[in-house]
Amino acid sequence: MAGNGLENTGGEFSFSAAAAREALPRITTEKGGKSPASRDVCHDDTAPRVYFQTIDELHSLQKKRSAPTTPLKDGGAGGFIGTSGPTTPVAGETMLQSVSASLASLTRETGPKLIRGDPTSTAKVAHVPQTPTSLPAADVSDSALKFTHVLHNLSPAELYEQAIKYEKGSFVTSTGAIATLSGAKTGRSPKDKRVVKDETTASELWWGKGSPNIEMDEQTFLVNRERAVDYLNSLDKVFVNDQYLNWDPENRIKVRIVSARAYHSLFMHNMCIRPTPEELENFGTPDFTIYNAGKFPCNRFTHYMTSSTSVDINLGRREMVILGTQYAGEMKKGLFGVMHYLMPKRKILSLHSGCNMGKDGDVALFFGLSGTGKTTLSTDHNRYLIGDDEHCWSDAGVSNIEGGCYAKCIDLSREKEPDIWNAIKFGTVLENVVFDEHTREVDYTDKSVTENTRAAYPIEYIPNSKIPCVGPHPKNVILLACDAFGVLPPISKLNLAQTMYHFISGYTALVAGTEEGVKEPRATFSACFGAAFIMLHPTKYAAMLAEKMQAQGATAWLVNTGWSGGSYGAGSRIKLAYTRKIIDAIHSGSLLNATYRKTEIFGLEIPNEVEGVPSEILEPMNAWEDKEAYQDTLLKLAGLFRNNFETFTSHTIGDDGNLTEQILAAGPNF
Ligand SMILES: Nc1ncnc2c1ncn2[C@@H]1O[C@H](COP(=O)(O)OP(=O)(O)O)[C@@H](O)[C@H]1O
Ligand SMILES: C=C(OP(=O)(O)O)C(=O)O
Ligand SMILES: [Ca+2]
Ligand SMILES: [Mn+2]
Repeated sequence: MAGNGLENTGGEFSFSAAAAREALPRITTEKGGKSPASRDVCHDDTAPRVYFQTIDELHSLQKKRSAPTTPLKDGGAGGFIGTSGPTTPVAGETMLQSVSASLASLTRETGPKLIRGDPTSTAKVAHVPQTPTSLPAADVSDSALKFTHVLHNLSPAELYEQAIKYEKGSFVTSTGAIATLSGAKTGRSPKDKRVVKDETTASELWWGKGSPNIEMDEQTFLVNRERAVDYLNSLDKVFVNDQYLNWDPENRIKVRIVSARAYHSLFMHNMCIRPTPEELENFGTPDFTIYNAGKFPCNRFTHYMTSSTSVDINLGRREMVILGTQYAGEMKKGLFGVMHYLMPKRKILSLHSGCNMGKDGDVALFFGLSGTGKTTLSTDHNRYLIGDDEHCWSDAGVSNIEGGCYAKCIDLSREKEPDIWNAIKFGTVLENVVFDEHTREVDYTDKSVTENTRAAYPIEYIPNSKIPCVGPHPKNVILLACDAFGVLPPISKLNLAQTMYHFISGYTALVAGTEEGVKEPRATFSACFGAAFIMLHPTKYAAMLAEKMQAQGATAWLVNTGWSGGSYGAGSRIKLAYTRKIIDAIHSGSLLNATYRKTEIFGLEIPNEVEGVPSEILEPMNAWEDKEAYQDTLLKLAGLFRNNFETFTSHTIGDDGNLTEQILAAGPNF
């Protein structure tokens, strides 16, 4: 041991006394105690240092010891793990026991043996003893004997290091964000989403035609759960995030995310609400747990599986399992689905919307399908951002469900979207972007990996975000549609029945991907502007929205952020600057006082003037050169709306039969 002059003193390496004696005497350039002033005269590096004796000690100085994010509760195994691994925020044994219980599988029964911190750490680490420890001999497998390291609520800096060290494709960009690849899947996989149908959910949830809830049975869920948990347990280390959803303190939900990648852990760190050290210490048992084994496929021979990807929600067990996709948005939107189940039970409406608030406390909601402008338009330099994507509307007002934003980056420009641009800095996860290999400058126009490039950042990265992310009742409800047919007016005012009609329809039409030759816009109807995430029948949410809007006297608007002057190919997308002017006029209240005329077929009220917007574009037909083509396209779209609404005509909305009739009459007339 003494051969190299080093010896192990209980996990710490240091020079032995013998080695020090054999070493050459140090050359000294200073003698005795000199005054600080004289030291300034000729400063040289060989001056004796008092702070460290070894390189290891020097390195140990670089990392200042901080209070652990999770203070030690049980005193037990105590202290930080070794200095060569990340300075893991260490929770007490309670946390490890709780995580061990989360990871319990049939091969282990009691859950894995867990160790805090990174497996590369050289320091001796303590583990939590199992309770109970006596497994029946038949159940003992190698898997039951190994340890798993837990990286619990690491900081962004620690997660950067983990990602860069161990996850291929992780790089720091020129602005300090971390670029990462989500793998083969660069978007959500709604066709692979399954929801467990049990006695309760069979009657409570929306099943069948049009529903996003494709059923799976409890047994199959357990098969997938075991596959995911066994995969996670087979790893040297897992990441565990304990966080919150919903800024309304009375309706906050505790979530735990167990994942295999630092990318997933940092993504959720940014997207969920981050607990304070005190909150983390008292976190206790989570209300809902995600097992993200997305690096590992599901077994296609499993009942109900149609591909190697499976995203499974079990509301009874309060668990979600992810297999075969590493796209991080699955976690965020999976939890959103859970909120769409839990919140209505408490008479709280969950909304797929952005939300912001003016200086006078006027709140606006922005509904819309992906790509219609929720994130872009709710991030408004003149207003406080409450959230960009998921909200709750209770009797007390609105609250954001999340702690971060998830912005599209394709063609992002500093000029048009400065706040989002500036949020892409240290801590931000940049998914699937392309950057210069040397300067690490991101090329936001590059679609080589995917068109769905994304940035996930904590909401406080937007300078005028409102923390806590809550606000009073909404004054304006803005329905966004990106109409690539180019026939919907850029702005129209809706009555309540029209609002419900368009909310239930959930229309947008985007241009199909980047495939060559695809010029025809594709209409999408997604109930409540988020059919992929709702759990109950759309009319349940619609009834709640109608009731709340009536009670609060909110005004609703339909804003087309899509094409004008022709469909995709002939016309052009409405300038973001014009849409912003339209939104400004809604917020300021000036649009309420405008004069309106009614459009044919859709019966929408369009203003004659909006400050800062050329009046010619307000009436869509004016902007089209070929009036006949306009009429044909308008009729075509009206037909698509009518077909889509057929499934809803037999439903009553709320207790008010009157409103239901008005809603049915609020669709296109032709
Ligand atoms: N007139 C417009 N209004 C809103 N967004 C626009 C407009 N023109 C172009 N865009 C672009 O469309 C995209 C809207 O996407 P995003 O705000 O992320 O939608 P969502 O959050 O609803 O999914 C952004 O990339 C934005 O820059
Ligand atoms: C993250 C998503 O939201 P959006 O595209 O609306 O921003 C999504 O739908 O997966
Ligand atoms: Ca969305
Ligand atoms: Mn968005």
